[in-house]
Amino acid sequence: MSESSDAITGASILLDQVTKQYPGQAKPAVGGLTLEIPAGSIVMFVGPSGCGKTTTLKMINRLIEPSSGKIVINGEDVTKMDGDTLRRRIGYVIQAGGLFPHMTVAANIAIVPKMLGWNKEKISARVDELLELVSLDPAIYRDRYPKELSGGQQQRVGVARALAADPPVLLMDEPFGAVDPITRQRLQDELLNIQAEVQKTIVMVTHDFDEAVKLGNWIAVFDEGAQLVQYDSPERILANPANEFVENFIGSGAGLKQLTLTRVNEVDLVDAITALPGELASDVLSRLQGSGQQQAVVLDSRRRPVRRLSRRQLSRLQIIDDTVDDSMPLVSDQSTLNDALDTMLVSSSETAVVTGRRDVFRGLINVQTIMEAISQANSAATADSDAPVGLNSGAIPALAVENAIAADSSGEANGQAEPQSTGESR
Ligand SMILES: Nc1ncnc2c1ncn2[C@@H]1O[C@H](COP(=O)(O)OP(=O)(O)OP(=O)(O)O)[C@@H](O)[C@H]1O
Repeated sequence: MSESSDAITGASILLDQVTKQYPGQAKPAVGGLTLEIPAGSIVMFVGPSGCGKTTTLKMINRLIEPSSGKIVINGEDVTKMDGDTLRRRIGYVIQAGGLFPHMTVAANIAIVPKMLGWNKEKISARVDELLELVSLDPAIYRDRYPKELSGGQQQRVGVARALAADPPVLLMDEPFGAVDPITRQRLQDELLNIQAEVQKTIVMVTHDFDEAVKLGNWIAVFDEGAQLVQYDSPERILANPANEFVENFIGSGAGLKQLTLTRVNEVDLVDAITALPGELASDVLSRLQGSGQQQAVVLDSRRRPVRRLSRRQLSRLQIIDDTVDDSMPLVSDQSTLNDALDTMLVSSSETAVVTGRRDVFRGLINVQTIMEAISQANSAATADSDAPVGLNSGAIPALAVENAIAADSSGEANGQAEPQSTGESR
């Protein structure tokens, strides 16, 4: 077993030709869907309202029973397993956390461990550990009631509760739908940090395509009847939408959405002429003229950028002073290209100054670099031939089942594997 597979505690999931026909409905809500969800990955379900996302999600933990087809988790067919036993092995998070209002935070988190018969000490230690994991101080929050928490805090407790018994699978139904955009962004970042630690298999329903791009290793785009229109990486869906339906769903600015996928430290920065306070402005100006650049970056004694000086400004100065310009466009090398572009737009500047650890100057990023990153992402995504196969063909379920079982029995986690998918629309 490789080192990376040791870290993955998530389980692979396979929906094998799954259908849900609600009584009295003319068409199935989910029609013949085959979907492989690799262990340790985050898979996002998106699609128009009523297309069957929630029905599909709830069939994984059998809150909704499939009319036909199989659910296979880590190679084990769980379609006929006792539903309550199954659900104790699968964490479930809904909008606003779904906490019991008359129970404290600790009691809410302890529900499944209690059902599993853990002793008090183990439960109490686990509650504290989970509160730390979701960035809530146990001393402050364990004895509070849900109404004494903000929406974002309730949602964090909901995630802690779902993770309580360390389930290999986490199902999340629009978990961040009820919070404001800033809290939402913070919760998304936290989920990514938590996932880096716990490496569960996470399946999430969302209405927000940007959320799908940000969080998903894979995105499943559904149409009515849970017909799978495209199942691929965010990069490839953005670069290569399968058809007009997906294009419309992505909405305008697919190129801009790609910018959330890349961080400033992943692109080539432009070197800059730097200057220190006390230097002769004429010396800096001659270096700048030789470089073909427009501005020099003034650093402080710890090499942190403090201002920029144009040729004209330099020509009026004798000595570089230590004036600080608070409005200089600054980005961290951890920022996304989207953040960098925002910073440039807000300051009406075609370049931003990039800092690394301890705010030390790293270089410049300009609009040109960002545009090149978009076209590189496009060609990289297009050139990659390992795309998931079999959209809506219904032709490969046997292969997908074999792969899922083979991967589990050999002990290999397939977090890096391409998901395979087919969906039949009725
Ligand atoms: N209990 C039920 N009985 C009958 N029909 C149902 C039931 N639950 C859902 N449906 C129907 O099945 C279809 C799929 O519903 P589902 O909730 O899975 O869609 P969804 O994609 O999650 O929608 P949304 O994005 O609006 O939450 C819809 O047409 C819905 O009306």
